[in-house]
Amino acid sequence: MGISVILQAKAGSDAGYSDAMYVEKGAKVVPSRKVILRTVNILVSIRSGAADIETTKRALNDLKLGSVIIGLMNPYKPADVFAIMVRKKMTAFALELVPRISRAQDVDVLSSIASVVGYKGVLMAASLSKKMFPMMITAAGTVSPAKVFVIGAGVAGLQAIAMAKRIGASVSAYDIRPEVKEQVESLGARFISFDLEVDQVKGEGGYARKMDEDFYRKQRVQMEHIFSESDVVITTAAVPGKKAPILVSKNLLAALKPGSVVVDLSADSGGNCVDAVLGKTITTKNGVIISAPLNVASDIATHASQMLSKNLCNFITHIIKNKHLSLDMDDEVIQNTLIIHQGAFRRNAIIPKKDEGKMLSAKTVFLGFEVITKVPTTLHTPLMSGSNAISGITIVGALVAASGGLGLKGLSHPKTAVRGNILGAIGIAASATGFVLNNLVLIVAGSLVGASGIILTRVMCKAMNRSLANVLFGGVGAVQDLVQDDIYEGKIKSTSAEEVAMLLSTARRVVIVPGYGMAVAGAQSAVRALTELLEKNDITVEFGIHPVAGRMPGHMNVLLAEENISYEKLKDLDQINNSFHNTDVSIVLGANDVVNPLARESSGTPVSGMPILNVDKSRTVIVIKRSLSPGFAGIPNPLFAMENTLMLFGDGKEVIETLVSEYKAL
Ligand SMILES: NC(=O)C1=CN([C@@H]2O[C@H](COP(=O)(O)OP(=O)(O)OC[C@H]3O[C@@H](n4cnc5c(N)ncnc54)[C@H](OP(=O)(O)O)[C@@H]3O)[C@@H](O)[C@H]2O)C=CC1
Ligand SMILES: NC(=O)c1ccc[n+]([C@@H]2O[C@H](COP(=O)([O-])OP(=O)(O)OC[C@H]3O[C@@H](n4cnc5c(N)ncnc54)[C@H](O)[C@@H]3O)[C@@H](O)[C@H]2O)c1
Repeated sequence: MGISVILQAKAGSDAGYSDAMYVEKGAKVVPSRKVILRTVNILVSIRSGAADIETTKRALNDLKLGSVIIGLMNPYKPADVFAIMVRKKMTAFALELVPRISRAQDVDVLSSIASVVGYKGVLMAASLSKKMFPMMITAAGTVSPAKVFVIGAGVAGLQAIAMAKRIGASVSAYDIRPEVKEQVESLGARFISFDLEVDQVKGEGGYARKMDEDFYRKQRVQMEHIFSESDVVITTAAVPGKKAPILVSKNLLAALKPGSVVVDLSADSGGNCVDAVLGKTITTKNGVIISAPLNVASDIATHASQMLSKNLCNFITHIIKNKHLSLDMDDEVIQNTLIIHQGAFRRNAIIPKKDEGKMLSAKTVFLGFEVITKVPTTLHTPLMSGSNAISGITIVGALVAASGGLGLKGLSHPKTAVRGNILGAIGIAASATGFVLNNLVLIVAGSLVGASGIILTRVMCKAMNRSLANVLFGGVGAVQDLVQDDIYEGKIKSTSAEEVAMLLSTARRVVIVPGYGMAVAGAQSAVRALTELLEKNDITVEFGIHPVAGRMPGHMNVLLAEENISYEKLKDLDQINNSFHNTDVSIVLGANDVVNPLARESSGTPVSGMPILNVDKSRTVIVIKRSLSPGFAGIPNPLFAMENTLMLFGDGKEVIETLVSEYKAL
């Protein structure tokens, strides 16, 4: 990118990255923080919240006029210190405001942090617990598995569920958002439902909304039973911009057995447990151990830094073109995160309503921010691997344009951007005509000859126990707004397990691309059986794992690892994308957004610009899913209508099991 990187000496040492490692990658290491601040054009930081106000003010004063600042800004907490940013005509991006859309996941630092926190929270709980997590039948008696209850199943909660399951616990979970039930179950845990009115729980951006005290009281009452059974409670419940709700009351603590453990992973936003002492581990009179760790990600500093630095690099790539800051004001990511632009406060930043007027009139519109003081280890220096001389950006470091200064370009005329405009032009086929169910595909040495079939009739809908509308639209709101289009019409070719088995028997290389649907179906053990069968017949099998497949980072990895599918077979985007043209059959199992060519070929959709697994380059693509419903992004997928694609409709697990039988029967 032609950017030079400066970082403070020893910035990465606590995270396992020495100064020499940065120098080797082409960065400049400077001992004096002041010198760095006075030199740089862009300052990349990480955390706010626990800001040391005076040091922050000093640091901001040291920065040049018009500097750009990128990091977690705590935009929900205005503070007078930030008036300095306005006065100095700075530009600030708050990364907690990254929209939760598929294409923005590569800059989503909250997801990265939550993943690390969920993982580590379970290890903390296990080490505090007086019980072992897995079941053991031993000569000294049977040790029952620890019962872990996770409250809040967003990214951190899902990761905690996966981790607790991995070390053998019996796991239940609860979340206020009803759609999370499927996600929890996709990890093999039990979802606990309560009798609560949940119509209003979902706020903007997929986040939970703040509920009134009466709602929380009802929640607490209904949780008593599950608490009395639990050995470990892990809480991750949060509402953006608000103090975390108190969900673990004194009554609930009293319901826990002595020796039980509560790990409150919402401590950074005030805590979910009434008696938690933030940053400490205590034991109650009842003998319940409560831990409320702060900045948990810093305990896993090496990997946390690696993930965060990748997010930051991606963000920088997004905003700098030809060494200049170049902002696409139509881009939802920029619209959301840009809270101060050349000293002007932008109204789209989330700030408490009560402070808005005050801040605007006083021109001290500001958002919590911590510069490089007291940098927690998480924020320390990431060192990116990769081929570029400088492929990593130190979080404590900063960037300087190589050619002496970054101009500010493309900022002046923000247009109104409406996310999803393009969707209006896409649509999906709303009529059943052309939806071909059975085809008479002839499969000859991996290539398709002809495709015709019968039109989808009510028979199919009946068989699936779903209405036609439900089959086509899958109940995902966004798609229902789309106008009818010709993406699918007359182009969908359906196949059968028998045909796919024949196709596989002629293949030499097969790539399996799992997605959220594999997890929902619990198809992973069937996938292992299929893999073994194919390999026994000298067919090479690899897995293409997209970084955002599923509903939490690493979702596919967890499930495939449970089945002992070797890590060597799991390939990321970079490792596998060049090999699809040499692939006879790609099996897309319950994946949708991560293989959607609209990501490459369109703009304005939630996936546009997101790298995908290029399965469409394979000789034949088999897509296994239950219907033509969209995935998380809510948009149609032209892959399903491509010439080399065959749809194998059905539940992922059942379909793969049938495929195994058909293959054996050949
Ligand atoms: N990884 C992460 O950290 C997070 C990811 N996300 C988002 O989730 C998406 C993940 O992409 P991807 O993994 O492709 O998943 P998608 O959500 O795009 O698609 C999943 C597909 O699975 C199918 N499916 C569901 N149940 C079954 C079943 N029982 N058997 C067979 N198929 C089934 C569905 O179709 P049908 O109903 O027709 O069967 C659906 O189209 C991305 O948009 C990502 O941004 C969101 C939050 C976090
Ligand atoms: N597409 C994407 O790219 C992407 C990436 C990451 C997250 N997301 C979505 O963002 C949303 C927020 O996820 P998050 O992990 O950042 O959430 P979060 O950290 O804000 O909250 C954690 C969880 O606490 C839950 N919660 C809040 N109040 C609760 C209560 N009273 N009782 C029980 N649970 C309660 C929330 O529903 C949430 O699941 C989710 O919809 C998630 O799927 C999308």
